[in-house]
Amino acid sequence: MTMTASQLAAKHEKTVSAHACHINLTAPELLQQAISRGEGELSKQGSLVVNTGPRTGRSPQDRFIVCHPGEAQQAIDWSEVNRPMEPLYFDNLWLQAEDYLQQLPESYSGIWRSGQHTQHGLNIRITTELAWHQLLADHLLVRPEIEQSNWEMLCLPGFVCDPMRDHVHSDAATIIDFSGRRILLLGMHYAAEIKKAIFTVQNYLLPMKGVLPLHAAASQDKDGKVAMMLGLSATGKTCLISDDGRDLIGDDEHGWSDDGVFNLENGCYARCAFITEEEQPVIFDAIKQGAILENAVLDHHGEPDFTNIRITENIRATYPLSAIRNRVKPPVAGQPDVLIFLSCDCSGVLPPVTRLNKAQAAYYYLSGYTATVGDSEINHNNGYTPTFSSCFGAPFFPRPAGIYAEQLFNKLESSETTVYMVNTGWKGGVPSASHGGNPLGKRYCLQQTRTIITAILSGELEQQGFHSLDHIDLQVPVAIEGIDPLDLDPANAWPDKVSYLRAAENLCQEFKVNFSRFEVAHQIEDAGLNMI
Ligand SMILES: Nc1ncnc2c1ncn2[C@@H]1O[C@H](COP(=O)(O)OP(=O)(O)OP(=O)(O)O)[C@@H](O)[C@H]1O
Ligand SMILES: O=C([O-])CC(=O)C(=O)O
Ligand SMILES: [Mn+2]
Repeated sequence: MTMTASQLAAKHEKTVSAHACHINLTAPELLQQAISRGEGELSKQGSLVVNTGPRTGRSPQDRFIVCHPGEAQQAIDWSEVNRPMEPLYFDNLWLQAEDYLQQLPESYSGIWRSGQHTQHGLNIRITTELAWHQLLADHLLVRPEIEQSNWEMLCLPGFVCDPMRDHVHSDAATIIDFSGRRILLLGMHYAAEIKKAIFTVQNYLLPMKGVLPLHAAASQDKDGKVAMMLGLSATGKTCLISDDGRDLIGDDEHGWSDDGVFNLENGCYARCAFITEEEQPVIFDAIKQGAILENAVLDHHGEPDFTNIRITENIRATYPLSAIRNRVKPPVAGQPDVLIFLSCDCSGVLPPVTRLNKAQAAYYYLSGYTATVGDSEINHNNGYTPTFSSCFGAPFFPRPAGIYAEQLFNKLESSETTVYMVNTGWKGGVPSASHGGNPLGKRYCLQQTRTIITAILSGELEQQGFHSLDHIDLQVPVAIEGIDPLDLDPANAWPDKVSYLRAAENLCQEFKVNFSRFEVAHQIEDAGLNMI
């Protein structure tokens, strides 16, 4: 049986003598510790299977940013996902957390680096209650040559917050103090909280160094051409970038500097519900000895059963980049040639692929239209909820979205980068009858999306050329080999054009309402989604 942090703490309560902090253990040592402490169990292939308790996705509503009076006030886009916390409350919690840590029999600590760029890295000391969280840091981050850090993270999943006492919203909280350079994770087992908290810090710091951080995957072809895919959770970054014909740079977080693209991490964090070797061989092969499997269920042979979503559909595998055969070493590359925005459209309105000019790119990036899918955030059901998540990652971008969009626009202005938007969501209607009485549609199948991506990356699309649709002002390719030309116009997939046009009008209206909160140049506003 695998145990959560509080069960482990209860087990050790009577035996506490002195606290031992294990520093800089190797990955095999951490794996061994996790097993011997009962934090998880080994699958037949030697992956560590752990259970994250009731939180099997991120908890954006429990995320706070310390608000120092007078400081950084305008720098933060205070919102539902960037909630202010008073410094006094944070200091109190930090002290309590340190006390809690000292009461534990053991903890794990190491210095890790986010950012595979010589000048834009961030060194952070991460101290964890659980050995597997430290192992996760080992998979996802770099061991720096110089063991110095000016950031600190305490990750204590067994600590139970008291909303009255601690001025938080529940029994758990993620709190980031940009000025004090500290991150506190309390009551959180689900590991994306660790990686996304560090990403948030980089997203705060990098724009001030002229580096645009992107919630994106990246890869390079054999000629050195670089592609990036931007998208909110579960829109397809990890599975579409994992392609044996290209060299992987990274699957989730990158910086775009004047020198080019660099990974902020050193490993991948892949969804694996329903994954098969035939459909996703690269990810499947990477889940081997030492990988961490969150909330997977083992069958009676000890093999992970990825069809078993008894715990959650958000089953995750964490593995280092070194588990991937074809990759760029180190994960750094030149300027991106192509950006692909992945939008999981559950209105069935957007074409499978469209080419965006620079102003449109800024518009769609700011809008971040897609769906919240599955349960990568708690309190979401397993369904699909349309959402506008600016920068394709609103919960991780603490500054006002315009800061990032302006940088993107400037980078596009001064580069040859081409931008496309690919719909990895629905065609011909909506995912379920509950979506406003529209007909039921079908999700674009992975194979079809892969064919489109391949055509973009090979340059086929540019050669074929584009034409305008006659209903919404987007440009679609004239032809793509392997795709029925009728499929390139989304209206054709609907039972009748009238219901398509009604859905399209609704979507245009939703874009307008959402966009009214941004103040941008007319050129960008005018590039929005409109009926013709
Ligand atoms: N047409 C499609 N394109 C992409 N993914 C699809 C498609 N149809 C179904 N899927 C499924 O959607 C999921 C996409 O998940 P993936 O892990 O690639 O997303 P992600 O963008 O990397 O998310 P996260 O940021 O949470 O890691 C996969 O489970 C994939 O099988
Ligand atoms: O945060 C998560 O749960 C996983 C992830 O990578 C994302 O959502 O973008
Ligand atoms: Mn991913």
